This record gives sequence, structure tokens and C-alpha cells, in this order.
Amino acid sequence: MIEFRAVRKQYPNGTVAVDELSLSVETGTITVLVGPSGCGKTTLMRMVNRMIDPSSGTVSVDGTDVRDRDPAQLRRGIGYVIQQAGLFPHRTVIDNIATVPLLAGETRRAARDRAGELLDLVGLPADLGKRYPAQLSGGQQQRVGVARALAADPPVLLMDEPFSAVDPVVREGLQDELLRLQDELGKTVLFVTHDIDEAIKLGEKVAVLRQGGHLAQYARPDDLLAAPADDFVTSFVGRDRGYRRLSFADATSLRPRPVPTVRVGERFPSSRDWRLAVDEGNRPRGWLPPGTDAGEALDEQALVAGGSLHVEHGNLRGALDAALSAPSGLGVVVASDGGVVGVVTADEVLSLLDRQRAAT
Ligand SMILES: Nc1ncnc2c1ncn2[C@@H]1O[C@H](COP(=O)(O)OP(=O)(O)OP(=O)(O)O)[C@@H](O)[C@H]1O
Repeated sequence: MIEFRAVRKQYPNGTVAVDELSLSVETGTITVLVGPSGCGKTTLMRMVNRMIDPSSGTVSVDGTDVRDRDPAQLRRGIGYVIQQAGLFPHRTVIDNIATVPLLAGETRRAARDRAGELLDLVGLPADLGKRYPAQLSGGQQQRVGVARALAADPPVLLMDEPFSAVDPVVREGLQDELLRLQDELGKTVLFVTHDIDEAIKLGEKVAVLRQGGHLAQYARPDDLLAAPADDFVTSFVGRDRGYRRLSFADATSLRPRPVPTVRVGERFPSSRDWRLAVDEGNRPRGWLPPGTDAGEALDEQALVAGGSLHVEHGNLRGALDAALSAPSGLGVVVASDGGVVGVVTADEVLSLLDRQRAAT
């Protein structure tokens, strides 16, 4: 567990970056520090590995005050990932990752083998290992940064805006990858971001900080959306929080119903209902509008593009979005292999939500 107790940091120029802040980060969870620029997130995080010492108060890791630890030894147990990955430009990817195991006294061979395993763990192909950082995309560099931080198998990982320099699509992929890794590794992760959506997606708990290094609220993301502590948190959490909160509502008891389907490339009768077009693997291809004249073989040209797909047993946000974005008003539910399970309407999703609310 990482524990901040009445921590205060005043820089020599008088700036109070963190003010009497207390917070516990549970072992094996991702905790996110979020807040506007300059609210003290980085200062707070750097106190954990003693890059910054508090002016007063204590920071402890697993019960020991970090000031009683030798900084070099302390940092061996704490991985650190920063924006732009911070890789050594003149070392290959493999050598970048192998740096820490080498420093820890492993043989060159063992360190490189470990680096190879880590490349695989963060989802990069082995042949990228020979390249230099400048020969990788931003997202790949960031993965290497994560691999390097994991190289010494530290129980604690500090991540300071690690994904903010990449485009939104790559960023989403990196976030998913981090959640997958965390399922496997169960590290104690402290993650800094100024993006509330990233915080809500990644954090088991989220600490919202405001100017002057004050803790505005420390809560589970669902509770942050449901009950922001004050006006600052409400405005920081932003719009659509009721809708976004649906991400935390369980959709396992949603019962999709059957939908008439037509197969692309096969003959089809006319009908007054919307029909879902599927391919040979029963995967959705689009919707056939009511009243389309019966034809010889269904051509994809006749289809209207479908809405988003809801993967079975996901959350109610995905289910509602599938229904709202479908031209037929019928949200398509698919299994994990992409095959159609059935459809749900927005009404059905909202009724389930009402039943869940009544049951709590
Ligand atoms: N070495 C320093 N000397 C003086 N003031 C500093 C120093 N480092 C940070 N500060 C100030 O302390 C405050 C908190 O800075 P910090 O970097 O911790 O914030 P942050 O929330 O991480 O910001 P950002 O999101 O912009 O990275 C800011 O007002 C900053 O200007």
C-alpha cells in the first residue's frame, strides 16, 4: 500500500504544490490522480520514489516511510513511465528494456532474454527489438516505456501522463493494453492524467485534485459520476455523467431477442420489417430497410450501415448506444466471436436500468 499522510510540498519560490493531502493507494489496484494543469499531480507522484521529498507529512510504501529507504534501492522496486516514453535514443529497443536488469546485476544474456519476454508481454513483435526508438511509432515507444518499467518486476508502477502524446485511437489501445496487463500482473499502479475519461476508464479509484494540491474527492469512478463532492468536481467530471455512468451498469441480465436475418449473397423475400444482414459467419453487415424489393441475391449495396455493436455481457452504455445508433432502433448484440446473438431496444435497456435501481 502507498500512503500519503498530511503531505505538504512548498517549493523554494513559495509555491504550495501539495497541501496537507492524505490518501491511501491499495496494493494491486490502479489509482488515478487527475486534475487541471498545475494542481500538484506530478509533485505528489514523485514523492513516492523520492524524486521529490515532502516539506512535511509522510509518504510510506508497505508501511515504511520512504525517507528511511535508500533512494536507489527504493526505485528498484518502483517502475516509472513518463510521457514520450523517455527512452535512450542511442540504444536499441532491447537494450533500453534490458537496462534495469543489467544494473541489477543480471548477465547480458539473461537481461536480453527478459527484455524479449517483456516485448511480447506488451504486445510488440520481437523484430522491433533491434530498432532504435526513433524508428518506432509514438504508441510503440510508449509500450517499450512500459516494458522497461516492468523489467525489474517492481511491485509498484508510477505512470505520469504516459499516453498523452499519442493520438486518441492509439491511446485507447494503450489503455486497453494496460488494463489487460494489470489483470495479469496485479501491480500497485499510481497513474497521473489530466483527462477525466482516462481516469474513469483506468482507475479502480480516482483522486480528483484541485489547484493548490488539495484533494477534492477520492472515490470509485462510478461514485464520482453519481455523486460529485462539490461544484469543482461536478464541472471537472463534465457533461453526460448520467450517460457515462452506464459504463458501470451490468448488462448480464439483458435478454436480447431474436431478429430476422438475411444472408449477404442469398435470395431474400420482401418484408415490412427491418432485417439484419449477416455474412456466412453470422456476423452483422448492415440493415435491410423495410419494403426493400425481394431480389435474387442480397447485395451489400442495398444495406444501410449498422450502428455500434454491443458485445454480450458488457455494460449498459454499450447496449444503449447500440440501440440509439442503429437505423432500425434495434441494438445488435454480438458474442465474443462477433456472431449475432440478438437485438435490444433502448426501452429494454432503460427498463433494466430502472429494475436495477429499484433493487438497490
Ligand atoms: N521545481 C519547482 N519549483 C517551483 N514550483 C514548481 C516546481 N515544480 C512544480 N512547481 C509548481 O507546483 C505546482 C504543481 O506542479 P505539478 O507539476 O506537480 O502539477 P501537475 O498537476 O502535475 O501539472 P501538469 O498537469 O501541468 O503536469 C505548479 O504550480 C508548478 O508551477
